[in-house]
Amino acid sequence: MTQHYVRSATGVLKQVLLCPPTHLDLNPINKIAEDWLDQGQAIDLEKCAAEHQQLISIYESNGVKVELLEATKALDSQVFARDFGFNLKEGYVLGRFKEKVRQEESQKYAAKMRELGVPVIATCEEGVVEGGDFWQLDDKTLAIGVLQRSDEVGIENIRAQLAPLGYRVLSVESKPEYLHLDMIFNIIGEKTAVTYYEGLPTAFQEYLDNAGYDLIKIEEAGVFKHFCNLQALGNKKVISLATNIKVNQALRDRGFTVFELNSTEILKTGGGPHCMTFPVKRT
Ligand SMILES: NC(=[NH2+])NCCC[C@H](N)C(=O)O
Repeated sequence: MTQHYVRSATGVLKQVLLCPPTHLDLNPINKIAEDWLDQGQAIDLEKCAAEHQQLISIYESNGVKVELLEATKALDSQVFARDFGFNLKEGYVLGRFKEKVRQEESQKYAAKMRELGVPVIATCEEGVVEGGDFWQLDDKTLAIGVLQRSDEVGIENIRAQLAPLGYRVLSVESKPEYLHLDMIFNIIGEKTAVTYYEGLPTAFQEYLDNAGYDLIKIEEAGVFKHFCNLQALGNKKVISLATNIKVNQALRDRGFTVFELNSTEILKTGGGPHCMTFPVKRT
């Protein structure tokens, strides 16, 4: 039987790769972290560790196997496991980080993926592509955001490598200050997404409307509070921030079970639960 890794954005999540926030630090490489640094903030690593532990507990209590990458000292954004690439049913795509401070993460995560036995099916060799920009829209349609971290050269490079497998890759352009596509758009269930709709380009808005998506819309200020940065567990279960009150209610109204993560400290560095999670297996 052929082994399948991640078949869709919304199937049942079975296994994830995370990295503890042991060496997390504020680094002015995104707007959120810059704003906190401007206010003279520092990071409380004990709080970060507790928040990450809660994330692990939510996964484990939902039957999701958690794999941990050991944190490397010089890598202050490594907790955001999402960003080194993305996983498909055939294996994973190794992206290419834009920021120099994150580039060494690639080899650490690639080594862990080898250990987990997940094959690499494409590697970004020119331009840049980060996993936070990636979404699988359907069996053969993928989207990659062009905001601050991925560019058209990188997307074209990946597009050419995935075409033989039958995938088409859409580019979704938005403002660099939103950082990654997963900060303004997040698929949380079958044809259901949370989004800052006005931040999406018209062509992608039309794509979602024509495909019949039920969209839970947030305001622009919510982007920087990680209100779009949820993590779907499958079966109408989702991890969201405890502070994401309106979205959580909208989800419950639609029959979703919401697991609330009490995170505020890790968020200061610019990422939420979706950014912290690399799906290894999803049915
Ligand atoms: N998928 C995401 N949105 N990741 C957020 C990454 C945040 C990280 N500090 C960076 O700027 O690179």
